[in-house]
Amino acid sequence: MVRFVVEKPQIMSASQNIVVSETTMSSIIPNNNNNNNNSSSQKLPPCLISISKKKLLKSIDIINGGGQRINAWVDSMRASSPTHLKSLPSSISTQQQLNSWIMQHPSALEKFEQIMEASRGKQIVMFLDYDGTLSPIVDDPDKAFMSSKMRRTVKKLAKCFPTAIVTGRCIDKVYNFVKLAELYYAGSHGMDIKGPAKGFSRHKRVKQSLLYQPANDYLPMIDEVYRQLLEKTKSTPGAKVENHKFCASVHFRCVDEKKWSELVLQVRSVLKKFPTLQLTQGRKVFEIRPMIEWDKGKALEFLLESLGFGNTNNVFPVYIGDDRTDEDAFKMLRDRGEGFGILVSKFPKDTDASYSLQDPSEVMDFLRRLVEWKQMQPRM
Ligand SMILES: O=P(O)(O)OC[C@H]1O[C@H](O[C@H]2O[C@H](CO)[C@@H](O)[C@H](O)[C@H]2O)[C@H](O)[C@@H](O)[C@@H]1O
Repeated sequence: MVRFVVEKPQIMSASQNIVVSETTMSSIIPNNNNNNNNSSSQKLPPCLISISKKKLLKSIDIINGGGQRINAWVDSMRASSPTHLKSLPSSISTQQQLNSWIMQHPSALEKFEQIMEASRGKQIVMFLDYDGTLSPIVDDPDKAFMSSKMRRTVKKLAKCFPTAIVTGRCIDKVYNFVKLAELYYAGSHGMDIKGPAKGFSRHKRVKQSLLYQPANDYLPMIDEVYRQLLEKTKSTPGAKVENHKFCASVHFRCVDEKKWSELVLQVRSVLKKFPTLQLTQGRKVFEIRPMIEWDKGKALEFLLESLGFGNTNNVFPVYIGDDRTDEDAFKMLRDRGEGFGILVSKFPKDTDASYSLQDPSEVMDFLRRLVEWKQMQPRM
């Protein structure tokens, strides 16, 4: 996953922090030991270096102005949701390379039997991303509806296997689209985890009213950054800011490419004031979230533990997702050596997923086959 930590200038090594002598400046670049300090009167711990205001301003100029860095951002924005093979960097645009990528990440539909064989004797647990996985990508995030057929399929799936939606959206928004009370939900990139609604849980091992919110302290900060981002980007036509409770998004899918660098500057100028937030990039969207050790991979692990599969090797988790933030979950599965990830993409992408599906309609076919397969299994 491409991860930009905007407030740390590249000229520094990752382990260094800058402490400056003005409060306003120290809020721009974090001192992780004490983010709100007025450091002029403080003795610096040995791991910190001090820097003159002049030097600091130069660093900030590099972050802000450096045309090259802005160009790198714009390139990365362009690559964040390719629509044609030819829009990919030339190094991966040839048919030959596409073929070789498919060899490495074969279609989960074509390899269905092989996958089922690997799951033999284990409990399958399903993890599904929402946008681009259960619903097609559309220009307006408020209109990313999932089809009734897909909803029926997911409903049947949840009767067969414990099933969770893992999404960058907040739970309320994704629930308005999915409308299935029997599912587990991990919203805000996994920072808001809820079990099935009361009376809908099929899994006796999970304690009732499962709820986990590791970024609770950030609620007021997210509200504030959302408000400032809304205000700052309102001059950029097409920009859309969303509040997802524990994180926020700034969409640029409908922003004219000529305005992208302007949008980058606007977003960064707001984020400089929030050193404990980080910026990652999804499909034509900037995602702003707390800088905590938590992501979709951690959420997957937490849910497996809550389901009673923490210390067992008889579980077979399957995670289906299309975006960069889903890579944390793919990697988690690789590291655990359990189950596998399926990347939803028509284009070759660097991924830790083992298999691929082209689009949400293929995802639906795969889920249907899983349901049919389960219904054919002898009852234990
Ligand atoms: O983790 P996800 O469920 O994939 O959520 C990630 C982002 O999804 C939404 O944006 C994406 O879908 C939109 C509707 O199709 C599309 O317009 C946008 O370009 C995509 O990035 C959601 O609106 C974002 O807030 C999430 O961060």
